[in-house]
Amino acid sequence: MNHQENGFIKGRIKSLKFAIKGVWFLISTEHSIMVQLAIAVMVTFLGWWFDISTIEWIFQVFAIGLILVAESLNTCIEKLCDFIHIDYNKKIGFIKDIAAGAVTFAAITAIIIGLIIYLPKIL
Ligand SMILES: Nc1ncnc2c1ncn2[C@@H]1O[C@H](COP(=O)(O)OP(=O)(O)OP(=O)(O)O)[C@@H](O)[C@H]1O
Repeated sequence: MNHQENGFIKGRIKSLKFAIKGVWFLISTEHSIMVQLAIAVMVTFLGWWFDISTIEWIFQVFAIGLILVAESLNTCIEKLCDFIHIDYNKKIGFIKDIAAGAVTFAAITAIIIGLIIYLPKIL
């Protein structure tokens, strides 16, 4: 392995460590992420209980991932807004509302997926 390749791998490992630090920060301090993770555990239990198919598992895992990604990015935007402008500001409020709107889109998608999977099994 040459010097350049060695530097590339070290750089990737360092980035991965920062990313894991970010995940730990989110799950240990952010209540919205904790709630979403608790819901993820519950629907995973539901999936096992109702013995859902492989394709249903794929959609369920995708929906959980979508929510967690949207919620994490929303948190990131909120932190950035608070860092830039902690006092009340109409534009900051608007930016935060849009970020929350993105989470709502993800949540609606996840709810529809959940209804498609579980409604026929319950009714
Ligand atoms: N600096 C601000 N200026 C104007 N409006 C704000 C400001 N901060 C928050 N808001 C308004 O309050 C809403 C909630 O913002 P906040 O940052 O408290 O998010 P949150 O969803 O309650 O976050 P969390 O519960 O994850 O801490 C925003 O969507 C926005 O409408």
